[in-house]
Amino acid sequence: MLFVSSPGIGHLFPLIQLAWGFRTAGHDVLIAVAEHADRAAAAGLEVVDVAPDYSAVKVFEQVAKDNPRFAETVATRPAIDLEEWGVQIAAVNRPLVDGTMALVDDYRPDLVVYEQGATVGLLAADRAGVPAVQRNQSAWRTRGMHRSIASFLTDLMDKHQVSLPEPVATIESFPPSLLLEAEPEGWFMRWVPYGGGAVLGDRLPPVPARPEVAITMGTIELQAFGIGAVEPIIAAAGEVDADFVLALGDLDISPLGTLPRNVRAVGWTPLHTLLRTCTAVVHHGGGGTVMTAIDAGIPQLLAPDPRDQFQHTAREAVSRRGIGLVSTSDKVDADLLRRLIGDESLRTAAREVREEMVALPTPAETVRRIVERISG
Ligand SMILES: Cc1cn([C@H]2C[C@H](O)[C@@H](COP(=O)(O)OP(=O)(O)O)O2)c(=O)[nH]c1=O
Repeated sequence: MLFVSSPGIGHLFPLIQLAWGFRTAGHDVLIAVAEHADRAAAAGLEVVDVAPDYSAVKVFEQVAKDNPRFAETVATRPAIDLEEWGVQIAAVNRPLVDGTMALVDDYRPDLVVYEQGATVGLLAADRAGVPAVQRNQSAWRTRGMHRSIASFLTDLMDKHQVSLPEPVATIESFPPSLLLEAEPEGWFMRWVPYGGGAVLGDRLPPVPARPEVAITMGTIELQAFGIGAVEPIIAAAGEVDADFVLALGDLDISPLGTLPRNVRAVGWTPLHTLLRTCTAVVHHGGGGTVMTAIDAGIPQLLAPDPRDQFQHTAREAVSRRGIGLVSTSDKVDADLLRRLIGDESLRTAAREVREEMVALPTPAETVRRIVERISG
């Protein structure tokens, strides 16, 4: 089984439980990714780095430089229709194509599982002549996205003699009520959080004496837009009668200077571990973080950098289902944070969606279903 991910931790992690689902069912599993190969290996899986030296931030910068019209128009609007973003997502996929095709020829998979943004996974399935299964991200609808991306990759598709197949199944990330009026693209699956392993100390972290709120901005937001986006959130936190835990992963937080007394910083921590003792979470809107907050049954405030258009669909879902608040990082103030902590209706709705989500088929059940589909 070949798992193909775009180079992003937020893209890779939603594949890990499925990959282990196949492993524990006795299948061979190989991950194709770039930039974050070590993260996939740390999940106990075998990995091939299909594009050494890849840098997502550099790819985004190059796209903006080469396509000023795109940068000034499409890239300034909410990314609702991903077809429009073909030029950027194709640029993310392009460096992966040669390495992934070579890997397919060496490995000869029976199935390719790819995450929604990795069109290269569809090309891999075509090259191998095997079925493909798509893992969706956030609430995004695929529509003509892969066709749009493929239209920027025709040279590579000719070179490797591949065309664009359709997946035999798609697995949603968000539960039904968070898709609002949108049609599901395939099967629903319970979100089982994965954030890496961690040593928690010599005993379980104590339950905090007063409300603790996590502030986390995913794994690419601040890297792409700059750490400044989190500054207004930290300043607002300093005025609130609660404790805050700043979880920015491996990012160097020294540019933030001294933090308010009620804000403590932690390095990379599996998010579900952190949220277990949190009252609420403030974050950028990434699909994995939305779902991990739902798994914790706590309210969330989605406050991305105002330039980040990719979190629009998650913001719509969270606010319309009533499980959280939405803003942008520059507009977060103490009152908004107090509402996030104190509004019981958000907490009730968050628990309802948690109930809905945990009742969905597990990754293990989903793997069985996939195997049935491709064998039948
Ligand atoms: C920063 C950080 C992220 N994470 C996880 C939470 C999510 O599953 C994932 C981030 O994915 P996601 O929320 O989809 O956002 P993005 O793609 O913008 O990074 O990383 C941790 O487990 N610990 C951390 O310290």
